[in-house]
Amino acid sequence: MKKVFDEVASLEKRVVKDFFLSEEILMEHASNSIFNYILKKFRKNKTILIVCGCGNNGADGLALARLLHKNFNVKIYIVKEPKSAMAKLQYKRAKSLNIEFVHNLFEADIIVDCIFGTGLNKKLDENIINLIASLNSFNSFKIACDIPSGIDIYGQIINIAYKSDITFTMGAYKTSLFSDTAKDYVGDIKLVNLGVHKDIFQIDADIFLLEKKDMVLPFRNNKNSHKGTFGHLNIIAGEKIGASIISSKAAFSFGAGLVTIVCSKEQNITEYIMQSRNIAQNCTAIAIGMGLGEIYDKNLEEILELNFPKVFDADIFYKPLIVNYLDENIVLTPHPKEFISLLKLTNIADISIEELQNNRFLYVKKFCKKYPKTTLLLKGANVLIAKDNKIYINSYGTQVLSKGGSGDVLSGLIASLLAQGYEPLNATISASLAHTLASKKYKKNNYSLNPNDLIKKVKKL
Ligand SMILES: NC(=O)C1=CN([C@@H]2O[C@H](COP(=O)(O)OP(=O)(O)OC[C@H]3O[C@@H](n4cnc5c(N)ncnc54)[C@H](OP(=O)(O)O)[C@@H]3O)[C@@H](O)[C@H]2O)[C@@H](O)CC1
Ligand SMILES: [K+]
Repeated sequence: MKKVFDEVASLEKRVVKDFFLSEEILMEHASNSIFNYILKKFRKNKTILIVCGCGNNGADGLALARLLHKNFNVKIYIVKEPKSAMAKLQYKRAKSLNIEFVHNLFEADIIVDCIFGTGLNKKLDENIINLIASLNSFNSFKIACDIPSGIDIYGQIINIAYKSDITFTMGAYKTSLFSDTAKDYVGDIKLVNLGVHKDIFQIDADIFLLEKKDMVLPFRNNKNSHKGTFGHLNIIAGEKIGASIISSKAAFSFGAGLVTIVCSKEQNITEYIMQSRNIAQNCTAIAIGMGLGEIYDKNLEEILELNFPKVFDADIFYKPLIVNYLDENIVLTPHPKEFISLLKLTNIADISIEELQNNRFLYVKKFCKKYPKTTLLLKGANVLIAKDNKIYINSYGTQVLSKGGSGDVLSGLIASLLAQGYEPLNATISASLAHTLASKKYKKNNYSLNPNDLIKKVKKL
């Protein structure tokens, strides 16, 4: 996993102060990384339009123009006259090399957005809104320097933002790039080294970006085993039995030795999934909430009192009773609407979905502060997993998963690993990665994936 920071300016200041680097060295590395990428990826006859603002993001662009000049057909468009010292210096250098400055935007082969970086500090005016809209309308390959212009340090878009194919983030990953809103604007994200190794540039972090290698699949080492070796998951069925069936299939496919659906009357379900009216004696984990609907508090309380690891999903986030059971045994998997109910039940906040979606990291942190031992997975375009005041981002999800039943597969996968003895945070991280990475293997299109397709792909990970 990689470290992620709310802000990077203090890290930049630190390397200048402690390791005697300079702003100019950092900037040279920033522009060089984009230069090398363009040099490798594109033929020399391409036109490149570099759109520069007045701060150091613009200065990065002017330095990039100097590097690209003569290799490519480079034009600079100045949005606002250079204001920062580095922007003035880089401007002077670009002018002295006779690089062409243009006064009209055009559909170049490649556009590099260097209008605003981390210094965006107010609303965009009409001119800049129109300018970004024009850039977005072009069919060019779009690069963003540090962050697509228009996205602020909280990952929010006040008016409009540049839609890039690739974003070069300078020095460290920033949380702003991983808001759900930013997901459709950042494109691929590439981390740029600013002159010292990232382990030196970056200090300790409490937010992390998950990678494929963080997924630990339940491979078996010992041949001398039996079905009981791999746990017995009990899924509490509710009014809508379909959700439990999907979860049970996902759990079985992900390695649980036994899976039972606990239901009040016999159901027509897959033969390898067991059914029972009661929780099994040898139960090792419980999943509850999916398709739950109405349930008597007393029945719910009896289940919550059992001392097994549990996944709480869906309808259970509307039951006030759960607040008394949010301990280290519990994994919560709410979507935003369910999470705002949970925030209200726990007296943390009474907010709208919009407020939550604009500040996902903030509210996950607040929840974590009150319940540090519980594992939380907040669903979204970028999934946030949290425990012990640390947040893990799973950014592999796409619109392919925006279908009924996807969430039931996820809760089944997590519960399966819990049943097999994984610690709750590890179970949640590995299951969430399996869920999203499996969905990426579905290549037919991005609209037709169903839970069975997803489970098939999980089996092939
Ligand atoms: N520090 C380092 O060592 C390194 C930094 N690097 C680079 O520097 C970037 C940060 O540079 P930065 O701090 O100069 O901010 P930046 O984003 O260029 O813009 C600030 C200017 O824009 C203006 N402005 C803001 N909002 C506005 C609006 N809505 N509408 C109109 N104007 C607006 C704002 O106005 P002012 O506040 O002055 O009124 C100010 O003049 C960073 O993202 C990275 O690319 C790399 O080279 C690596 C080394
Ligand atoms: K930018």
